Amino acid sequence: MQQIPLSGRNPVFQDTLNVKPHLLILNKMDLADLSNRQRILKKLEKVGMGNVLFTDCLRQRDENIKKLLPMVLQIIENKPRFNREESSDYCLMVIGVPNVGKSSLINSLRRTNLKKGRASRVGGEPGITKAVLTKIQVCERPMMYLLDTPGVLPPKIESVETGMKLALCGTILDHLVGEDIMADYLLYSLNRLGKFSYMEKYDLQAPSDDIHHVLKHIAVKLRKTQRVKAFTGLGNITVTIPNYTAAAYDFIRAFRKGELGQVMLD
Ligand SMILES: Nc1nc2c(ncn2[C@@H]2O[C@H](COP(=O)(O)OP(=O)(O)OP(=O)(O)O)[C@@H](O)[C@H]2O)c(=O)[nH]1
Repeated sequence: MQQIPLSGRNPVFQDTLNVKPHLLILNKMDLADLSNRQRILKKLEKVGMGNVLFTDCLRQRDENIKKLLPMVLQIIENKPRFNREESSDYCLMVIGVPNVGKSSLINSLRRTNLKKGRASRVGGEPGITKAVLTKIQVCERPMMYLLDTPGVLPPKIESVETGMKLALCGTILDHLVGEDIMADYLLYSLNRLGKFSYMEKYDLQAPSDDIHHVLKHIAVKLRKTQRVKAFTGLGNITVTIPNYTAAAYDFIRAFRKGELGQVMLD
């Protein structure tokens, strides 16, 4: 995934599948700040990832999607085909962490190469694809098929920070991490990177590193408030307070939609 090209990789895939020719696709490039693309490419090359392609599956005519199958063919042809020399068709597999756009990629390839419609289910939450599906055709000459697979996270997440980045990019269900903690990490990251579009979006006068202040502002602006009972010595009264969870939810969604600017978390 583009915003986390390093943290978003599951290294177990590379270790176990290294014998097979493979290509690293960094999807959602529309959401990423690619001004330092060379730094990322160099880091990936150091860990053996020389074949990298940036894609945007939401764009109708993404030039890089068109390059994908010729690139795959070239990579395959440069490696011996082991026991499959006699077969002329190709079966590829799309693997990656949840919610990176694996199913979207398959649909984009079909749209671009075969002018055919969706074949794999897409959704905004991790865990949409639940089993390895049947082969989906993505090219006619040569005959190429793709297998969509459920997203898989590494068995052990390297650090809390990597975990927060994975959560922000929607690879883990939000409630398992907690929207309030994720919002706090998002604000910290935006400030660290000097990405202050959140001020304009939520009418803040100045950048802030106080998540409560920012969430209160978001809640009031979006009218996300809730009435709760307060017990006082003089009887019960009802007060209106900001709905911090709803505000955090909106803040995280805005980031995922690219409304807070293009960001590179790694
Ligand atoms: N901005 C942006 N969003 C994308 C892109 N590709 C996919 N998405 C969105 O990302 C979400 C997840 O896409 P899927 O194709 O379901 O992802 P997946 O990797 O198959 O997900 P799992 O089945 O959960 O592993 C959907 O809301 C897509 O619309 C992209 O290039 N840019």
